[in-house]
Amino acid sequence: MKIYKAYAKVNIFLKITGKRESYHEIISRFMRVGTLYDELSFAPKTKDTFEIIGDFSCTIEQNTIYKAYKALLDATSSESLEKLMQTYAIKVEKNIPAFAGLGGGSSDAATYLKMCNEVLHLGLSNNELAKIGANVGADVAFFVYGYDSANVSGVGEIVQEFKEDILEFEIYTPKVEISTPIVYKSYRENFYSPLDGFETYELKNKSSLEILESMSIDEANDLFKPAMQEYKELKEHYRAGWYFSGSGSSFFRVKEKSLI
Ligand SMILES: C[C@@](CO)(OP(=O)(O)O)[C@H](O)COP(=O)(O)OP(=O)(O)OC[C@H]1O[C@@H](n2ccc(N)nc2=O)[C@H](O)[C@@H]1O
Ligand SMILES: Nc1ncnc2c1ncn2[C@@H]1O[C@H](COP(=O)(O)OP(=O)(O)O)[C@@H](O)[C@H]1O
Repeated sequence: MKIYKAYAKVNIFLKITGKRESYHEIISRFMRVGTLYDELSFAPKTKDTFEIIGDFSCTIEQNTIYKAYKALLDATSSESLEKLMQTYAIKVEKNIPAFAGLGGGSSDAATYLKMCNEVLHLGLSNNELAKIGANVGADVAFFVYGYDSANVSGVGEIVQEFKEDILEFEIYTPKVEISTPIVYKSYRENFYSPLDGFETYELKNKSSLEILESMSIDEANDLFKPAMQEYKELKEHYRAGWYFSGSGSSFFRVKEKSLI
């Protein structure tokens, strides 16, 4: 069976620009990590219910793949989709660590939507798939479009491709289970200081390499300080010259060879 790759991402920078109800509006450069991906495929079923074969700590109902299935069914009422999932399980070779700020759950959801769109010939555009996936996770839209690098704004639904050289990363994910809502809440209560329009414009136009060479870890990511405040053990894992992805817990830096 065909294998579909669900890539990880890092946030080169992530700045808050305002609030939207219980969410935060952001401007962030997302870069796909070409060397780190989950592998998804359709596989023979071993039981009658919706089945995901893979190493997950969450229940089926909490799994982003199941949520994406529900969202796609809601949007299309497709009988062939129901039939497909009565016939096949989804097999996931999970390589992207969870609770890592690498977008693994969102990437799996986006890849699942694209797989179903392809095999069932649903004819949905990327814009339509991104809308369907928006309630599953804020990062789903980025993964639906499949860009190597993009400026992502709104609460994650606005994705604009950014053409630049792709970087290779070293990633270090400490075993600290970070909750995204807790980090955003701490930001809102203790660090809220939204970026203005001019600064946003400047950041959107700089290459990722320029950004990483000119900003410190806390300048580049507004969620770093709140994450450190809420999860004190992170301090033991921080090393100079590394950056922080999303709400954590992963640190990353550019591999020497992509700088040549
Ligand atoms: C921080 C980022 C940056 O890429 O990613 P991760 O670090 O999780 O990978 C995203 O903004 C996270 O995306 P995701 O993890 O999908 O968030 P969701 O499940 O949709 O939201 C979980 C909760 O986080 C808060 N949230 C999320 C996104 C956002 N722009 N503002 C928020 O305040 C909300 O309280 C929301 O209920
Ligand atoms: N397909 C999935 N892959 C990974 N985690 C998932 C998935 N579906 C649901 N989860 C749950 O989502 C949370 C972590 O999400 P994940 O996307 O891996 O982290 P992050 O948002 O930090 O990148 C955990 O509670 C995990 O159990």
